[in-house]
Amino acid sequence: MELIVHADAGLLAKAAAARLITALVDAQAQRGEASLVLTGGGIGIALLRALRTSPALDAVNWSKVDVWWGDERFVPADSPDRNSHQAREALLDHVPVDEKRVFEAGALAAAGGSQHDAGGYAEPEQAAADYAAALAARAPAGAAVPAFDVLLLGIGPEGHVASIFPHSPAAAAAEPVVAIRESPKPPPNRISFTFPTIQAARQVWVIAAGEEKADAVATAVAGADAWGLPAAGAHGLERTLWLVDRAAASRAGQGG
Ligand SMILES: O=C(O)[C@H](O)[C@@H](O)[C@H](O)[C@H](O)COP(=O)(O)O
Repeated sequence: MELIVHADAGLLAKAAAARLITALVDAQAQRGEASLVLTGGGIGIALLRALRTSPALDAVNWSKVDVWWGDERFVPADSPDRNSHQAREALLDHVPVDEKRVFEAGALAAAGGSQHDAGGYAEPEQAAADYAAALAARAPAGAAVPAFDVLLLGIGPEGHVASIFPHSPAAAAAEPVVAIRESPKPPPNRISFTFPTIQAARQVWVIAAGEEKADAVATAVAGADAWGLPAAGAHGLERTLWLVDRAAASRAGQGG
């Protein structure tokens, strides 16, 4: 685990964007393609916006990047609350991604159901099962999920990552993707990767800005139990980075 502290949220977003470009370029140099898992949340979307204006943006072959989401809000496809909607607006609509490689989790079918809802789901459990099937279809032989190159995670003030909330069944789940109901953070219904899926990534980067994240950051980097503090279970096969601003880092190293 490496803790990397930037002066403020703006610089954090820019530095993480630069780092992400390098990681994707490296992955494509080695394997010809890359896979990236996005997060929602303020700083996660700020990172994508910073990426979009980065001078080295075109160093990445965007048509050879698989894009996934570590969690998604189970709301209608056109809802601005969807993490994927926000990511498209911030970045994906502005780079030449291959839509066949952009894997959104299923959306809630709009009330009444109509021809506009093609592909919408009535229940988050169905959307979660289909997302798991999409992961399996892109996984190497014998694995349930791909070996993502970089998996990004935001963190909540109480230590949630993706939509794995403290002391919730998702924190102990063995299946790759779960449906969340009654999430403490709105909206209540969500779809989330679980720890086995997160931990299959080569690199996991937790990104956090703001003083309200300082306790969770301090406790997680000191090594906590992931059941009570899901962020402590965020680690990658090769590298785990905590990319934070000074405010979020302000209590780290003070005994958690
Ligand atoms: O769907 C979501 O709400 C996010 O994916 C969530 O996990 C987020 O990343 C954290 O809650 C941090 O969010 P902020 O950066 O907005 O505090």
